[in-house]
Amino acid sequence: MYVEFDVEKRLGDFLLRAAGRLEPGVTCVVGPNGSGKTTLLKILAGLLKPDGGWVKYGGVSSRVYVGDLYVPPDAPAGEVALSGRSRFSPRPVEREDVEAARRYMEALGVLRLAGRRWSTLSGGERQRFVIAAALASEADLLLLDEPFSNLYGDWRGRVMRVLKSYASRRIVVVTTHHMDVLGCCQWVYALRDGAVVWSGDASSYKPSVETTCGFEN
Ligand SMILES: Nc1ncnc2c1ncn2[C@@H]1O[C@H](COP(=O)(O)OP(=O)(O)OP(=O)(O)O)[C@@H](O)[C@H]1O
Repeated sequence: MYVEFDVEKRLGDFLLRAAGRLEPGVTCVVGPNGSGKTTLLKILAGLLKPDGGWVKYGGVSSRVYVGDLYVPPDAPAGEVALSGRSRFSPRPVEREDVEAARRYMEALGVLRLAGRRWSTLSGGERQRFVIAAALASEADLLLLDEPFSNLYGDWRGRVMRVLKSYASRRIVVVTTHHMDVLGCCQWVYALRDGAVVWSGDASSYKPSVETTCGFEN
């Protein structure tokens, strides 16, 4: 399974030009605000059409992009995780859907909160439900836009380990401003002003490049 791309997209004054190859495992896309991370993920998800170039999906039969997710305040949190099955593939809910949602809620430590109303959860708890929904889709290509923005301390590492396990047979791409996350991913694409300024194995990603790519602690 792989994704190859060589794309160009203009949005107003901004121009994205990016090429690369994704394989099973977790790839982090890093870069300062406005460098083109979301634009690239949406192109790979098929939500945004490039002006030029191509994306080739080898053996990828399902693609899911998860960014901001609106949830009605009264919705039970467990339904949000379950929506990862129905939202991306509309059909009646079956037992295996419920089991998948439960499995990922458990892995992310939020199963005990499944009966709570959305409005009563903390930002980090909501974010873990949204990630559980994304994982429950079991998409071959999972594109997560800033999944760590509300997660602190150990939780970023714990969520990364769950993503890594999911990605043993699937392709996961995450955008992040958190440098500590890179220790758990396999590949890095660093963007700046719409261009890929570095790509390769995460273990050889140099701190001198990191400090210029908008990281937070
Ligand atoms: N529809 C649009 N029209 C004009 N410019 C746009 C449009 N959509 C995005 N842009 C611009 O494209 C650039 C890249 O945006 P993008 O959301 O991909 O960046 P990003 O790296 O994900 O940023 P952030 O870290 O802030 O989320 C930004 O300068 C943004 O203002």
